[in-house]
Amino acid sequence: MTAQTIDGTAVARKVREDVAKGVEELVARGGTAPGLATVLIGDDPASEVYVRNKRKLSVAAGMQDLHRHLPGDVDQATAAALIDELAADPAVSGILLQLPTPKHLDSEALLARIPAEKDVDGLTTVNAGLLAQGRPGLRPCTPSGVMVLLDEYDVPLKGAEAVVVGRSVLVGKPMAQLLLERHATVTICHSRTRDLAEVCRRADVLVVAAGIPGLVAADAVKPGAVVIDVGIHRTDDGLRGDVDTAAVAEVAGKITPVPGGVGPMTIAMLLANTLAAAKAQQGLED
Ligand SMILES: Nc1nc(=O)c2c([nH]1)NC[C@@H]1CN(c3ccc(C(=O)N[C@@H](CCC(=O)O)C(=O)O)cc3)C=[N+]21
Repeated sequence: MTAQTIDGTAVARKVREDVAKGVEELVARGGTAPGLATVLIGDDPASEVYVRNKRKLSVAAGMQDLHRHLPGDVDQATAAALIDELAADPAVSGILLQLPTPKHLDSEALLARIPAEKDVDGLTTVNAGLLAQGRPGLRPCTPSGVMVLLDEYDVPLKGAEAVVVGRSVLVGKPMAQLLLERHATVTICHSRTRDLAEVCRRADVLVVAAGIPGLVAADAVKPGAVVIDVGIHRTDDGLRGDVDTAAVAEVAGKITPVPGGVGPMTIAMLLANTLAAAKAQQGLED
């Protein structure tokens, strides 16, 4: 028996089509097309690829591309001044500071300058706090995308055992909070968890966001479980995730591939957040 593949590419396309319709509606109602300011500092090749995709897909959804690029040796004050300029610019609906930033910069201090209502990555303390309290706000793109995939594939969450491997601010922590909001019983584990495979085997829904290639093997998966692989690693034989996909697919009920799983959803949810931010700023929420 082999698991059903969760097609993130197809679901992301559908989300982007809905966003494009939403942009058209916003403009038809007298609003302004959302503007997305991606901020790239330096020239890391992987970051350049991601940012190029975000820009291309935002334009395809009818948004304004307000991309800014700073040299890798820029000082903190200059980077901060750019964020402040974007924060004050009414054409900018959303600001995305591509991470990681060069080591000499304090990325947390830069993120802190992004107004919560333009924080389309959901990474500011205000938006993290709103999520922690279960209140509405802009939510991190990758975990939101995972929730859309789970819903799209009718994965029951109420009362289900969910295990999240990883506790990052970007994915693990908000993922656990989103699953809790949907009444799953959530366990968070990580690289220091004693007998990780044993904890993972409890999961009806297993979300792996540890950043360790091939961390989750077949012995960590309950037969029929839904396995979501958030990891993405460039290896000599192409992209792979945190899950040993071929082996786990023999045990799981449903599984996301890498590539073509969670990755495309991250960008789709960024566009959804940018539209929501623009509507809120323009007072044109539905
Ligand atoms: N402020 C910030 N926000 C982010 O959301 C953010 C970031 N910084 N820094 C880097 C990570 C990584 N990330 C991905 C986005 C799309 C794919 C994606 O589309 N992946 C494709 C493959 C694309 C490829 O070929 O690399 C897929 O999995 O099918 C992957 C990873 C967003 N990140």
